[in-house]
This record gives sequence, C-alpha cells and structure tokens, in this order.
Amino acid sequence: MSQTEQRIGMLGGTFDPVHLGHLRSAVELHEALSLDRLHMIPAQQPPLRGRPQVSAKQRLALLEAGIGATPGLIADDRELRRDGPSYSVDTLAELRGEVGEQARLVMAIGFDAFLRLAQWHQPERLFEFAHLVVIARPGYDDPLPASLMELVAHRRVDSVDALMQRPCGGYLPLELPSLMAISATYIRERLEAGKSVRYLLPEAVELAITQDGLYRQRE
Ligand SMILES: Nc1ncnc2c1ncn2[C@@H]1O[C@H](COP(=O)(O)OP(=O)(O)OP(=O)(O)O)[C@@H](O)[C@H]1O
Ligand SMILES: O=C(O)c1ccc[n+]([C@@H]2O[C@H](COP(=O)([O-])O)[C@@H](O)[C@H]2O)c1
Repeated sequence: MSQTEQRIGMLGGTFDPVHLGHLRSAVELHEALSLDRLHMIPAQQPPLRGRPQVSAKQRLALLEAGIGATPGLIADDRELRRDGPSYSVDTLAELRGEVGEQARLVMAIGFDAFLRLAQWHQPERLFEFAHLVVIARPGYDDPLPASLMELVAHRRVDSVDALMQRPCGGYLPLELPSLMAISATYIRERLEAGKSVRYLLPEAVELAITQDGLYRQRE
C-alpha cells in the first residue's frame, strides 16, 4: 500500500476509566478496518457531559497502562494540549493535516455516543476530514432520530471496502465480533462501593487505580 493510502483510525473517549469494552473494540477495529494505527484520544474536556471524575492526565496514564505494548494502538495526548471543550472536529482537522489528503481517516464511536451526534460541534464538518464508523453496543438499538438520519443516511456504505474507496465522508455501522456490556459508569460505581472490578479492565489499569486511590467513595 502506498504511503498516501494509509488507514488511520481514531477512537476518542472520556476513558474515565478505560476498560476492556474500549480496548477489545480498539483491537477489533484495527483488524476489521486493516488500520495502520488507531489513535485512542482522551478528551481533556468532553463537550457534552460534566467534569470527569479524575483528571485528564490521570485518565491518559490509565489509558497508557491499558494499551501497554498492544501493536497498532496509540495513546494520543493531543486533546490534553488544547484548552476549551475537546471538539472532535478540531482533533480530526489536526490529524488530517498530519496524515495528508489521501490517507483514509476513520473516526469510530459507539452507538450511545452516535445517538447524540447531531448535538456535536459542527457535525457536518466531521465528514470533511474523516469517515464515521459506528460500533454497536449491547443494550442500544434505538431507532435513529430524524436529525441524525439527515446527517448520515446519504453517506452510508455497506462494507469496509466501499468505505476505503475515498479518504473521508462515509458512514458505516459495524458489528464487532465481541460486544461487551461494560461501561465506565458501572466500573466507577463498583469502585465507589468498594466492589471488585477484576476482569472488567486490564490488570495494569486496576493496579494503577488502586495504587493512586482513584474512584474511591468521596468523604
Ligand atoms: N463496551 C463498549 N463497547 C463498544 N464501544 C464502547 C464501549 N464502551 C464505550 N464505548 C465507546 O467508546 C467511546 C468512549 O467511551 P466512554 O469513554 O464514554 O466510555 P463509557 O463506558 O461509555 O463511559 P460512561 O459509562 O462514563 O459513559 C464512545 O464512543 C463509546 O460509545
Ligand atoms: O465534538 C463534539 O462536539 C463532541 C461531543 C460529544 C462527544 N465528542 C467526542 O466523542 C467521544 C466520546 O465521547 P463520550 O462523552 O461518550 O466519552 C470523545 O472523543 C468526545 O470528545 C465530541
């Protein structure tokens, strides 16, 4: 494959904390889309939710521990270097500038995040820079609201090959082989209640959380 047709993925998130649902999806996305690399990018300031429970620096450190030496996955700290809300359109514009016009750039999000896409900052412009791949999540099969249909219906393609014909602008819903019903909310609740989170996240992440006393019940 020529340098100009590199396939680059981005999976952004609050990662408060990163868990096996994120990491297994990342590995499977890397494989299903034949990506050269997948950037996992913690949001410094997630635009549509309250302040995360731990700092962006701590969430990045947990993500680095979770990824370890996994081939093809990168813990990317670029959103920690920007002030203000971490808009994905800004992140994608920056990535596009780095990879060049012909690279295939894919932003992946889970179905729950997708349901709010019409409320994102400049949602139409995301497609100027990247394709959108939506990962099915257990428990989420709501019909698409009209505002969302309007945004994506005409962009829809039915296969990875069709998506990769162009550098950006397409939309592909994707069912990855192992759907995991794990959420960061569930993990935070368990940690606050002093319950076990074993096998919900990588051991290295669990260890770092315990060592730094994160997500404990607040006094
Ligand atoms: N178990 C999972 N399987 C597939 N995708 C997931 C899973 N968990 C999260 N994602 C997706 O990963 C991205 C980042 O997720 P996020 O950091 O918000 O985690 P979360 O578990 O949804 O967190 P929270 O429970 O705090 O809302 C989002 O696009 C989300 O839809
Ligand atoms: O750009 C936006 O307006 C925007 C609004 C909501 C979410 N996002 C991004 O979507 C990703 C998942 O967000 P979240 O809140 O589900 O963790 C993360 O990278 C966020 O920065 C982006």
